[in-house]
Amino acid sequence: MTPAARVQTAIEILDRIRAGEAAEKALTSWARRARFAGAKDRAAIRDHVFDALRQWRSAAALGGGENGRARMLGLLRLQGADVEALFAGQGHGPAALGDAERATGRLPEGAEAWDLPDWLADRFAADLGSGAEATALALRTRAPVFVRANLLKTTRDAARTALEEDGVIARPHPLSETALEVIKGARGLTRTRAFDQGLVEMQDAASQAVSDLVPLSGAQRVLDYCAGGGGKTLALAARAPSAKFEAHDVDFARMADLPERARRAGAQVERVEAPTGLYDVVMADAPCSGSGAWRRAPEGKWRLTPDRLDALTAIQREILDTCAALVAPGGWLAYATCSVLRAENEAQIERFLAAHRTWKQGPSRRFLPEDGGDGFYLACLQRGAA
Ligand SMILES: C[S@@+](CC[C@H](N)C(=O)[O-])C[C@H]1O[C@@H](n2cnc3c(N)ncnc32)[C@H](O)[C@@H]1O
Repeated sequence: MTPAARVQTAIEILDRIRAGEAAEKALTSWARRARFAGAKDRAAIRDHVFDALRQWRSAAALGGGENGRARMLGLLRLQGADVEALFAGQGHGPAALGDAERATGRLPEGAEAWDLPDWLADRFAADLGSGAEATALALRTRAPVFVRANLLKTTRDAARTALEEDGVIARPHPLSETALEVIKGARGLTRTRAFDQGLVEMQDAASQAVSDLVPLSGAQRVLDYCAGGGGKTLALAARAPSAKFEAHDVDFARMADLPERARRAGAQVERVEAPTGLYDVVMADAPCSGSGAWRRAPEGKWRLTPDRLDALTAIQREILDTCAALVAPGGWLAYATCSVLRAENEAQIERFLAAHRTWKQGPSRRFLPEDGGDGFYLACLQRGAA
């Protein structure tokens, strides 16, 4: 496909997304019909679509309209591309630009320039103060690719060398002693020996840093209560090989890949439908708005509503209270979200501590996307000894 044909395809996919279709579904259904498209075409179109979703409002302002064509025009202007060459009416590319389109478009202002809905821009300003703009702007960019060196099997340096043998270049990242940022060859990562043999796992650097802070020393029984695909479970298991790890999720099917991932990583993890007894450490990586990870999943910015956020905070409260009852005296509850919003983070912990007077707050930290990894929040809470 020519660069212009890729742009036209992105325009059509953006129109489907605008009509309500999920981005992944719109991309997959196009890819199924487009047998002629090669891997590079698919990757380039995906990049256009996700860039446009990250910069949805500013692209519309600069392109002078709300539809896919205007947004791609605005996005390409933002990126400094040669729009006359791409919108030239050639082959399968977009129709040639008209004079009105050439004249249209303006610089985005306020919440448009932050690429957030108005209500969320207000929340960012209230919750993040003078840092709000930097966080909003960081969320408009592509996320780096990170892996975690699996200390059960290797060191960070050896993992880096193994990746390099297969053409994947990575460098240490300061957020965690296990984090490697992939700077070349990311698309081939899962075909490397390092991945196949479990020397590395895909995991965001801040997610690794969160796992590093969970107090595990002396822990015998550890429960990951919201395990999902098991990213946190495996990172914790690599730090405490002698502890017994159990993984739970309200949706058991979400843990479908966990046994295979654990086998590759050389970790022992048991999946449990219903946690029983008391644990030394309970990790609650709660469902959240995902606002810290909107570089990876930018649709979330536009789909989140105040009502949905309220529903999420209610679920988080319930999870915190359920998990508290599973922690042994003197043990820890590690509450995490990949959100930067106060309602899901600090406000939850303030409420919890007010309601659970014998608990104390231990290691806690907020990570922001401008630190390099996703935005995350962690609060470790210790139950009073019996
Ligand atoms: C942020 S994701 C977990 C990501 C995972 N820990 C990782 O690091 O890969 C949150 C998970 O919580 C699960 N969940 C949602 N509500 C829950 C509940 N009430 N109890 C337990 N798990 C829940 C979801 O199914 C989802 O898999």
